[in-house]
Amino acid sequence: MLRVAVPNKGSLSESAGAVLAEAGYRKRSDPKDLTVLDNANDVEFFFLRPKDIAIYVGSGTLDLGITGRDLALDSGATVDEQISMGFGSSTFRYAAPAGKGWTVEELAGKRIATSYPNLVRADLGRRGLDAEIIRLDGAVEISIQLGVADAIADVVGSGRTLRQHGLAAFGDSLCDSEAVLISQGGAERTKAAKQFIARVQGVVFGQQYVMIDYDCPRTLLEQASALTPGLESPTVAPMADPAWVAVRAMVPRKEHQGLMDELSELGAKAILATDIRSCRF
Ligand SMILES: Nc1ncnc2c1ncn2[C@@H]1O[C@H](COP(=O)(O)OP(=O)(O)OP(=O)(O)O)[C@@H](O)[C@H]1O
Ligand SMILES: O=P(O)(O)OC[C@H]1O[C@H](OP(=O)(O)OP(=O)(O)O)[C@H](O)[C@@H]1O
Ligand SMILES: [Mg+2]
Repeated sequence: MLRVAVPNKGSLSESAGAVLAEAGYRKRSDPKDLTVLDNANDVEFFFLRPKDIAIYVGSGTLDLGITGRDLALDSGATVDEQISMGFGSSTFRYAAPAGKGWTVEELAGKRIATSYPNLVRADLGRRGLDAEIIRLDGAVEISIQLGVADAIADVVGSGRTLRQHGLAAFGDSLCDSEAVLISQGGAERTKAAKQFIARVQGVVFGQQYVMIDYDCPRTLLEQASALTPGLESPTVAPMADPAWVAVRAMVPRKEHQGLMDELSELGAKAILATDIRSCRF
């Protein structure tokens, strides 16, 4: 039976659960459950703290896991990323009271509060800087005003928490993160793992695209196809009226409204966009 780790709470938990449910796996009936046995799919799910997941997967105790790239990096576990899951996007930044124009070099000899001590230590090491790391479990942004740190290193999503506490990020991102499906580093993928990865990939990929259908005058087919090339090439089917063809192609979700405008301007009719719930390639 395949053993898979899923975040039990925090920012990644809900989206991870939604992707797995869409991929056909059994849902948790109670948010406090720590395991779910999905006999129909021969998978056992373990609901763990996202911070611990890379440790279990890296040691081979569990076969696969969903966690954040930043957390996996900080854990020091050796894991391979199988899929970028398209949610939980964040950067990991140094920050300090706004208005002073800090540089990373000025962190030397200072106190830096963080929940990701290994990620910060590695970055300081690469830069040849020595600083005191204050390890906190969360709510790191408050630590400067409470007097325990001079600067912080933390996850930035929208940037709202930094602004609320009068802080400004400085220096490059230490890690551009998102939710990832990981396996043990260098481990051979079993048939069961490959199937699980394909199902999850199918849902994640489906979410990033929409299917566009439209009716197109034959004379405009070349121009229309250039707008909607699809993955291989668009599907073109004859219509009862020989002057027209029906065209179908996958397009990136982010671009689909603009493409629909362009197709309409070109002369296409009955332009439809539909969600793709899952796919295989
Ligand atoms: N505001 C955010 N926007 C985007 N991603 C975020 C945000 N906060 C956290 N993350 C990402 O979510 C992952 C796990 O963080 P999360 O905060 O859920 O864990 P945690 O701090 O251990 O749990 P909790 O906050 O419940 O104590 C990390 O990969 C992080 O980059
Ligand atoms: O840039 P923003 O969109 O404001 O998000 C960033 C905040 O979100 C996370 O905190 P979380 O809610 O996980 O609380 P925690 O600090 O207790 O982990 C992260 O640690 C930041 O504090
Ligand atoms: Mg958190």
